[in-house]
Amino acid sequence: MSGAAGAPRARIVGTGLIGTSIALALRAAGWPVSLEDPSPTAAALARDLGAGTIDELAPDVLAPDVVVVAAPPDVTGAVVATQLARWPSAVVTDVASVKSSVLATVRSLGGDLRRYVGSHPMAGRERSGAVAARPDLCAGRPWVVVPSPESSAEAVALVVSLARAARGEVVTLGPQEHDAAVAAVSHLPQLMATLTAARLRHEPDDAVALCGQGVRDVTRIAASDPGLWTQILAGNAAGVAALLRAVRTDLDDAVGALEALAAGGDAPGARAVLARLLDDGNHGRARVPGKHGGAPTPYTVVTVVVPDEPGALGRLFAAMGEAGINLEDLHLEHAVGHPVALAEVSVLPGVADRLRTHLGAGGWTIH
Ligand SMILES: NC(=O)C1=CN([C@@H]2O[C@H](COP(=O)(O)OP(=O)(O)OC[C@H]3O[C@@H](n4cnc5c(N)ncnc54)[C@H](O)[C@@H]3O)[C@@H](O)[C@H]2O)C=CC1
Ligand SMILES: O=C(O)C(=O)Cc1ccc(O)cc1
Repeated sequence: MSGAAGAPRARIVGTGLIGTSIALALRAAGWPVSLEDPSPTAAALARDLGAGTIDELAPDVLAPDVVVVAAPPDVTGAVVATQLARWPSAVVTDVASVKSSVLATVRSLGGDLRRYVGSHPMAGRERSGAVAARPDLCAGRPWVVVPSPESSAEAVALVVSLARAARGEVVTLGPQEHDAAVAAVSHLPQLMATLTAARLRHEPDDAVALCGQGVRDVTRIAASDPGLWTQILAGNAAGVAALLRAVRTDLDDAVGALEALAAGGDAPGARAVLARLLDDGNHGRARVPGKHGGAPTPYTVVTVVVPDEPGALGRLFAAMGEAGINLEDLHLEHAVGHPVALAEVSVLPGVADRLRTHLGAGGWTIH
């Protein structure tokens, strides 16, 4: 059964951050969307945000073509099995951050695996719930489609069109390949951010006041929900543990080199160890894709002093617009005890000099 314009009818089960974001994107693409959540408040909030309808009165009319389970990872397999049984003609997908353990649960519960295709939009935020949802959350981000050996071609095609309707960039992987990849690009980074941020707990206020953009970048995802992440790490335990063991080897090398230097004397070899670790980091960082998953784009950062007053940032953007220069990225630094902010404006390298000249002529202070 399809919506009025022929778009498939989707049902979102779990209307938190990811479920509601997908629902909003599908609505924007013209898909009819119904909503379900064991928390009536969560479902009503998603409905009030325009994510779809809540209607249990006529399930035959509302039978979905595709069900998206966006529930916490530890219940996802069981919810997928329930939805497969409840909607015998629907394809069911889920968006949990781990895939092998979900498939194993659906299999053990006897779910119809021909109609189940796992998926994982590689997009999210460090906040939970529908209130943090965004219709463009998945736009331009990888969306991993994870068929099982039993998944039918029709089921895979429907999940691919759902991911594309939500503006994701489809990548197809097997469950083990997926879990190994996200251990490295998502789960280990989450743990390292968490461990780094945890070191700040007992620092004096004066020390924490010195935090700059580096520590903000490295710790942003340390604000993520501990309940969700305990489930994600537990669901990918072997892969994450193997990577952490490799990190422990590097940590031991760094500690050894630093202790040798701290002991005084020449500490032969210690600097080479540190340099090797830092160089390895440069090489790893160089592999991180840029915006929209393309090759990393080397932007030039122009630092502009902006008065800390209403409208100042708007004037800066207008000045860039006059010069016909696109803003690629922006970081704001607030200097402690000063009524100004530093706007770190990223632009394409070819226009950076022109931007400096234009802003300088307009009275802006550039660093
Ligand atoms: N947070 C993130 O950045 C990302 C999360 N994911 C995955 O998306 C899924 C949902 O995560 P979020 O939206 O962040 O969590 P959330 O906490 O914002 O939302 C989860 C929703 O599931 C509902 N729920 C709880 N038990 C349920 C059940 N038995 N059946 C149906 N719904 C149930 C909750 O009431 C809540 O509304 C998780 O499996 C997570 O691994 C995937 C990509 C990114
Ligand atoms: O906030 C970010 O940068 C993320 O990468 C969020 C995220 C969290 C969990 C996932 O399974 C996928 C993506």
